Amino acid sequence: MRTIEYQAEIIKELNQTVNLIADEEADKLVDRILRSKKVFVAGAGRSGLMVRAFAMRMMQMGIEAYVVGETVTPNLGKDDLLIIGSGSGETKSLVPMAEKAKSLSGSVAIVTISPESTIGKIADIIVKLPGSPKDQTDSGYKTIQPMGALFEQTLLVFCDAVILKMMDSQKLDSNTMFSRHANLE
Ligand SMILES: O=P(O)(O)OC[C@H]1O[C@](O)(CO)[C@@H](O)[C@@H]1O
Repeated sequence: MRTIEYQAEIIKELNQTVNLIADEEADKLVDRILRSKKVFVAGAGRSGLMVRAFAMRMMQMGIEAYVVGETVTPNLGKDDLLIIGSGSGETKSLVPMAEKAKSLSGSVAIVTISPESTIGKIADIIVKLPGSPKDQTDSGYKTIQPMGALFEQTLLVFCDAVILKMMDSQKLDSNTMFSRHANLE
């Protein structure tokens, strides 16, 4: 297959995910983000890269958003939200993080393929995305892509959709957000 045919196949796979995401779950996440004082994101590997991109856009909206583990990331408190992006919901470094956020009376949201996972059971808000986890052995979901790639792409597109929804409700546009874009780069 040619490279662009693979690209077309990826877009087809992504297109099929759209109708498999529950709008009510997305709305709960939007509502909780907008009611939170601080919003933290966490994820491992490529899943982590996607939620980092989400944190950047939230910051540009004026939301106090942080990436867990960064040098200047502050403490999580009771009015705060931790959003975890994890296909499996079982990634070892993320489970104690979710437990700690709960023990500090914060809220936990997970965007995942596996609501019944360990982190899914801890979370207050679950958004289930379709896709195949990084270990595809027992996955019923068909994708030509390796490991969690389809989930990771869906996560990025879903997060961008959440941003658009929040921009709409906060009456923000690209120009107002651009004023918060990094200018020391
Ligand atoms: O999304 P999960 O299940 O937490 O897994 C994250 C891991 O999967 C990968 O994204 C690979 O598919 C890795 O980069 C990372 O280590």
